Amino acid sequence: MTELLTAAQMRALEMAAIESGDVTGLELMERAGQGVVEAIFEEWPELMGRGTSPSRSPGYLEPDEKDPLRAVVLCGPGNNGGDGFVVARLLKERGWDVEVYLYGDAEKLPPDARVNFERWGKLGAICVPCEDGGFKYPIAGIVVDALFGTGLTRPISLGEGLFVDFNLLGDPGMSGGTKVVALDLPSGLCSDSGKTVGPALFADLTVSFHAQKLGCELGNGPERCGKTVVKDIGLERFGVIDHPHHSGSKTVGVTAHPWRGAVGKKRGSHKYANGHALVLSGGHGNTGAARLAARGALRIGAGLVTLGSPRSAMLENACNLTAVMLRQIDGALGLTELLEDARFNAICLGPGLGIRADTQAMVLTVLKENRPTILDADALTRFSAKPEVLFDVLHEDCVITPHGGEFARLFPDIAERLDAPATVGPAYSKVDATREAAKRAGCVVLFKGPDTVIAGPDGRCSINSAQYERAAPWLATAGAGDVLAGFIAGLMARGFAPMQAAETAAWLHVECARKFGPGLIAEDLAEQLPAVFRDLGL
Ligand SMILES: NC(=O)C1=CN([C@@H]2O[C@H](COP(=O)(O)OP(=O)(O)OC[C@H]3O[C@@H](n4cnc5c(N)ncnc54)[C@H](O)[C@@H]3O)[C@@H](O)[C@H]2O)[C@@H](O)CC1
Ligand SMILES: Nc1ncnc2c1ncn2[C@@H]1O[C@H](COP(=O)(O)OP(=O)(O)O)[C@@H](O)[C@H]1O
Ligand SMILES: [K+]
Repeated sequence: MTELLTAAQMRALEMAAIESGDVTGLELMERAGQGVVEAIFEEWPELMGRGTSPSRSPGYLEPDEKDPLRAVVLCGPGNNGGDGFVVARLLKERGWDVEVYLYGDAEKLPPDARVNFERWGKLGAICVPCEDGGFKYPIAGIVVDALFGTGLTRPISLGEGLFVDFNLLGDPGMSGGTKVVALDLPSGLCSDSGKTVGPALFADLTVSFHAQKLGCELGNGPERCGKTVVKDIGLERFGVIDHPHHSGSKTVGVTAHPWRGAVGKKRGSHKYANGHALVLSGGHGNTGAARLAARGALRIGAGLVTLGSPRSAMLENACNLTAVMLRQIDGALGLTELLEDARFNAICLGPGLGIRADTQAMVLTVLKENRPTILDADALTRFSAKPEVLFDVLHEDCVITPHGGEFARLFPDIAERLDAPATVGPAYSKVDATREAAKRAGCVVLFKGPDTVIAGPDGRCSINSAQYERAAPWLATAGAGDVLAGFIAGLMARGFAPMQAAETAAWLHVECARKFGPGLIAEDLAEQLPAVFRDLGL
């Protein structure tokens, strides 16, 4: 689990470090600038060692052998701008041709930024942006975005020319291969929500200090950040404010190999020791979703999986099942009878279940049992008219897995707040929304998407990111969510706690999609689990 921080948490860390006497703000700023220069050379090693005149131009610049490398550094009015002055100085010291623009009043710079403004002043000039905010768009090796970082509170209004020039940079024909490096965050991106607060810049590389900010993983973050790297600035000792897996934790983590140790089966265990998952099927013609979930539950290691089917769909299900067992269930009454068998220790309902009157009765019957339960799709939609009926009976051993539409049906007020365009920073985020929903529902909520957010009613929260190098756009295919529900059910049958099951399943789900790659359909997902498990060394 890698921690992600909000702007407020980052500021608290910085304050704690400075107050401890370990480090000064100026030192942190210097390390931030050094980290950026390091990251530039790591990302584009061809720039290393160039720049000291006379130098060769990089391949993507005009083929003038005498041109030194060029950087345009755009500095804003706060400490993000201060970091920019450090980068400008360090590149200049390497022989680069550096132009620095200040967007703001030098007299009002905060103290550390002011010191670095003056240090830069000994090496070069400060350029004044054009009247329209543009920076004259020179062909440059690197454009450094040091306008705003975690301090963004409102839309950037530095002139339209700024964004016009950036649009030109986005056009490969015009940019001459210029790369944009954002310091901490691309300017205009909200650190906490990943929403754009008004117009925002696009970066090729975003260098975050100490830890990634939440906004890099949520919402528009990934498309704006390009690639992200994190550079230490000496705050490691102050790094853990609270742990993502502690109850009530305020910190959010990105899951990485979550609970790996628990995924393998214990040697010598028999099938009943691995639990018995029950998945409920829809009626005739609506059975595929539940079978996808059932197969997912079996592949992820539930000892036994039974599909509970209405009479109308028995034949259809029987023709399509082998290792998954089949039982006829006639309505909520039949379900009550089946659940007299206490060995069904995890129940999955919703995929393909339909939204008839009986669906509500089935959900209520299952929830009365207080067994580990995962509700998805129709089991959620059925309660759109009166979500509180569902919230009243959900309990701590439940996981609900809404996609955006289902989330809006159950939590319309929260969804409205989340979907509203951000006008101030930090803005309300998917993390805030999922935490609020989990608290209201009284169970774990897994809010799907490339930035899947998983929150518990106690405030624990993590993001399962299928972005950057973990991008898995092939998961946007019918039935992928049904398989995820089955994965969660299978893990809960094996004894995983709801939060642990949701995080592990979501992580494995993305791994399966990545393993298969383009062309993936939902049927392929569970079939990748053996290879994914092998890669984990299980
Ligand atoms: N917190 C830390 O530990 C460190 C922070 N550093 C840098 O400091 C940055 C945060 O600095 P600041 O808090 O000064 O904030 P920023 O530099 O991000 O923003 C500057 C100030 O501009 C004002 N502002 C906000 N939105 C505006 C807008 N749209 N138009 C005009 N003015 C606006 C705000 O008052 C804000 O404080 C970080 O992103 C990072 O780059 C680094 O120096 C290293 C250490
Ligand atoms: N672009 C994407 N990148 C990564 N994961 C995605 C993307 N789109 C959807 N997913 C994931 O795929 C699954 C789709 O689930 P869902 O919307 O319920 O579909 P269905 O109901 O058809 O099964 C979710 O786990 C979601 O997080
Ligand atoms: K920035």
